Amino acid sequence: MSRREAPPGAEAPGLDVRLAGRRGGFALDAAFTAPARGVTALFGPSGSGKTSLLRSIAGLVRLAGRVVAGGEVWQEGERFVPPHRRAVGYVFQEASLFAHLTVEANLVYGARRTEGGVDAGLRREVVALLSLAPLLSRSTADLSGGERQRVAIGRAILSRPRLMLMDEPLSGLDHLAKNEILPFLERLGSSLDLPILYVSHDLAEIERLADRIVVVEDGRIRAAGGLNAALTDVGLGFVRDPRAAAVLPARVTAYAAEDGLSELDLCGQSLFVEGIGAAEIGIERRVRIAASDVSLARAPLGPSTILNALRVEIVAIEPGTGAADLAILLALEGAADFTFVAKVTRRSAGRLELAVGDRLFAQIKSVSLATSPMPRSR
Ligand SMILES: Nc1ncnc2c1ncn2[C@@H]1O[C@H](COP(=O)(O)OP(=O)(O)OP(=O)(O)O)[C@@H](O)[C@H]1O
Repeated sequence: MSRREAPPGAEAPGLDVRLAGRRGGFALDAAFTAPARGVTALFGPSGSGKTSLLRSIAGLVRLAGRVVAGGEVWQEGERFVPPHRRAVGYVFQEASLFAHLTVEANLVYGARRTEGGVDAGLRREVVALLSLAPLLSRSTADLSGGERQRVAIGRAILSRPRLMLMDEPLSGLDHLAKNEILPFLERLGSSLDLPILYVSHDLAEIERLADRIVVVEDGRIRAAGGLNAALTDVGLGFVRDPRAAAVLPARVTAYAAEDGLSELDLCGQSLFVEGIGAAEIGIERRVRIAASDVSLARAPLGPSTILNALRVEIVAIEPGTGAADLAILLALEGAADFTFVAKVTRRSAGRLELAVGDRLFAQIKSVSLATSPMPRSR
């Protein structure tokens, strides 16, 4: 398989897709790129073509176009590398493990068939990354749903793919199992040196895992780019969702052991958050700010239990979810790219006579802020 060199000064995308064709009555016409590492979410309504797109990238469905992954041309013009020759780690909704083999044998199954066999160092890393050591000698028959998915993900990584395709890997799991496996998926995004395409219906999952998003609608790409730019793009409509949120990068600058609060630098302003230890000082994390947890004030905080008051400017005022609320799009003072949303009632907005361009204080309770590790594609 041919390797392509990136032009000088430009980092080649980890995945370059341009595919078009029909599946029965359904037309797909999609072009997007994903960076060489990090999680790119494919998001869209049921039936919009996300799975068809993944299957076409893997070569399981043949559409016309071009697919280049990790520098290898898998499809272009007449060239079509068959699916078994594409180094894809594919993780499905349901982990299909071999029932007659142990976890260990399942893990190395795919790797045995690759050139060079099982990479012992990578095997150790995967076992540590996914905390699989206690499971290795177990039969797969009595694993929980979350454990099965961890084994399936480990097996996919051990096959040394150039690309991971994950098709709603959490959708078959209950709430508890989802929460158990999400931290492992967060680590994947920051540990693996390959693009991960992650299909999900669940925006909350995407907010924790992805740093880029491709919005699929009716077989076409509606938008593609950075996660927060999409979440706060008023044209895409996420800001009107009742659970609207923004995800911004912030660096941990201090940790107070006496009360367990960490201080983060959010583009020059301080944010206090719980749940991050001293070990993370100096490290960048992503902070999720839910629109319903943000209130607005004209003046700096007086005596209040709220610790965070960010200086912001109103960028747009949009209709909210219902008749009584508005979505106020805000940018951090001096940082037009650092946008987030406040959901307020029309009554409050009227009382404060809010207007685009106003400079205000956005108040956010520390206990409502959640942070997660930063993927490495930035
Ligand atoms: N083999 C096929 N023949 C004909 N139509 C197909 C075929 N496979 C998929 N489709 C149609 O293509 C459309 C997109 O399906 P696809 O499974 O890719 O959507 P999706 O976005 O992944 O949906 P979901 O989120 O529900 O899994 C659907 O209308 C589906 O019925």
